[in-house]
Amino acid sequence: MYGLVLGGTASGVGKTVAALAVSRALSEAGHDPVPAKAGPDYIDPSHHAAALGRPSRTLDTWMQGVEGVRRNLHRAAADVDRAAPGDPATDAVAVVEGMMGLYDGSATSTAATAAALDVPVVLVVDAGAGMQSVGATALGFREYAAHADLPAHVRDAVDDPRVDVVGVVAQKAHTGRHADGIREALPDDIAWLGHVPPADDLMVPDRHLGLEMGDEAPVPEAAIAEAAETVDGEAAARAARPVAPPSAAEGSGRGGGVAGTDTPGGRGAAGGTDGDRPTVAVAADDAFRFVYPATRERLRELATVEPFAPAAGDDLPDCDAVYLPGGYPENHAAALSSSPALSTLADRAADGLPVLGECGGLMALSASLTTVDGETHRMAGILPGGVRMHDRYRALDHVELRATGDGVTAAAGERHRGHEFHYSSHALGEAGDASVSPDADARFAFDVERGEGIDGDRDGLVAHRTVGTYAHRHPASGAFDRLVAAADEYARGP
Ligand SMILES: NC(=O)CC[C@H](N)C(=O)O
Repeated sequence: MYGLVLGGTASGVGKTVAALAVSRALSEAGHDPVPAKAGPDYIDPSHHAAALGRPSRTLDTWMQGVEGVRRNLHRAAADVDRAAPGDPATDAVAVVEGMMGLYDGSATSTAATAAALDVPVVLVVDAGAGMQSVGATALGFREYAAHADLPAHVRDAVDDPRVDVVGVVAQKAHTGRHADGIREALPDDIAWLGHVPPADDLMVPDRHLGLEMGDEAPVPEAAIAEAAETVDGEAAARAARPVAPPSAAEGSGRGGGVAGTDTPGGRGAAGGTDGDRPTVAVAADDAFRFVYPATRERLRELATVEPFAPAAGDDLPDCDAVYLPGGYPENHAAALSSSPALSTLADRAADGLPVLGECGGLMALSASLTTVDGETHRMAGILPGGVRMHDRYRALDHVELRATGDGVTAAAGERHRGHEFHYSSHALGEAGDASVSPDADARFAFDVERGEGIDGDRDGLVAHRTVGTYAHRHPASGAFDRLVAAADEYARGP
């Protein structure tokens, strides 16, 4: 597989739209684009998936390691038809959208992702108010590579880590004199991949936490096609380089069992025939949306996955464990409050059903949710405490947790990595929570080594076999293997 990274000069320069336009231009030129996103984000990949009709891989070197991101991306080879793997004319081309500006980030960065994959960077520049200076910007970003401090986990794992800025996409440049002027002023060795003219249809609406999701507010098909008309798919294919293979060298990925996933070695959590596999119910609706493709894959490898839509009124299906991902429960608080799924879940949880809720999922498992307009809604009430929405971020960063041994998704002493991003806060003794006073001794599954967690020091409230974290853990942590192992144990009974 070939690949390139689209790195921004900053956040908000239009990388998502550039990624869609470059991918479309590659398709038009007869290539097979594979979408991916650097960093821990769930939202931008949902736009890639909506536009390209295939999952967009989340590549975070800090959460997955260099080997993990390589494996994850190479696994995507199974999603595409390739006429001749290894031939630059016909092989798939990964288009990896960066996060923030190219060099920004403390745990990892877009530059680190490019170095980990050994692919070049195409700079996305907001050219709305510039011309020759776009070339100067690209040159500056290229020169800075020599000064960039790549994270140690990348430097240690990559032989010759390099960040190569090889080309430019000019965002918000008008067709004609403006775009031509930018192209003519570029230094010879910075390739012109084209420009995206400003267009209202390309403005994806946003709300707290980022853009609206790709399946709620997809970029209109016609707008993507139009944006791609001024992007050169052949130039993009020429800029791409082969993606560094995972050292476990098992090629196209699927069918290799655990070695083919982007997760660590499995523990045979739920071996045996299909009939033996436990069932994991996964909430999937407008309230619960934040799931990595790698998590879906891992769960499907180990268990039977049963999706359900609590905010749409579904009851909890028959299952041996439940996963409530993050999302926007605050936008569906009334529906969730009267959802049969939450009351069934409360009964089953008390009976020992293993349940994992992450962020939005934690909110739904708590006693109450108070929205920004001050309305309090009852939630499942499995975990103590209530959640309150605010009008700005309460946490936004990578997290590292050390397991206390309580809760079913980690063994004592294990370190799990993930990220957190939310506007809500959780407090014991919040509205509707009669059971626990602020100083009651609640149980926690994790001490927080990096990040905020639930109270700054701890994450993962525990009751029965239910765990609720603010952290979203990547499956590379092993969290989902553990959840399935707990499901297996539950299915077998006492
Ligand atoms: N990451 C999430 O699941 C976010 C949950 C919720 N929307 C909040 O902002 O707090």
